[in-house]
Amino acid sequence: MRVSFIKMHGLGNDFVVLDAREDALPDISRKMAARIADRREGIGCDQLIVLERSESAAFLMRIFNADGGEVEACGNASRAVALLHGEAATVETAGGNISLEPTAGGASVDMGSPRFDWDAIPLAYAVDTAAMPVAWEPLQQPMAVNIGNPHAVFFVDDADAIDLTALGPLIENDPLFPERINVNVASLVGENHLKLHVWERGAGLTRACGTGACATAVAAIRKAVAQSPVTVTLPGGDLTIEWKSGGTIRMTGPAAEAFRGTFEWDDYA
Ligand SMILES: N[C@H](CCC[C@H](N)C(=O)O)C(=O)O
Repeated sequence: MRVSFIKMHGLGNDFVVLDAREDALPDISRKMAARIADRREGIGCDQLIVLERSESAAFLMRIFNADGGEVEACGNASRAVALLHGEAATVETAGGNISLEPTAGGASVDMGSPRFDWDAIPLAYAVDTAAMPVAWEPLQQPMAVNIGNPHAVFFVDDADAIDLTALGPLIENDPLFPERINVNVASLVGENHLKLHVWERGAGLTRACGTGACATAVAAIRKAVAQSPVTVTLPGGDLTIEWKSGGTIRMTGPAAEAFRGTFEWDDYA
């Protein structure tokens, strides 16, 4: 069976998008998602995104990391899907409903409300999620935030100086995080302006992480080192994050379609 896909990205965080809203596809195994995402023998992407019919929203957006794991949220992909869909819509995800609004060259997405309780992150035991008493030197005292998916946010003097390739997998897979975790390392580089590098759960270092930018901006506002709206500069470019305590998070930024293609389903199943 030949299947069409759309290759898209948000600030270089890239996706293979399968639009199964009209014609349903057979279910996708973890192994198949990883094979599609493989940059050497597959099509190659950070996340595989599958759009399906939904009973409770305009459609369902399923998110598979490059390791094949299905997860709850993907900010950059939400903007790419908004661009593809072409009109405002409420979309179901495993992390809750989000609201998409296409803009010129990208989208603005309401990502819902952040959660801070230790068991909502989730963590393996109760700690103060505003400043967790843990360290992976030189990183220490992260804030934990759930944006539909789990994030640890570390603030340092110079985010560029941290060896995230070495530290990322250690933190991602630490037993403190029963569902693993996305690892964010940020520096304040100007008024309400953060620089951010992200080691993504199930995908590793990416050019950008939308939910990571949301988690980091929320953490900076909670720590009163920044005020909304916050500009987050990632290796792939800038996102604008708006949030006030008690409210939902709005993320605005670019998205783009790269190319379209087809593949033989059975080659990856
Ligand atoms: N690696 C993330 C999913 C993708 C998040 C990222 N690509 C984004 O734009 O938010 C996780 O396992 O929760």
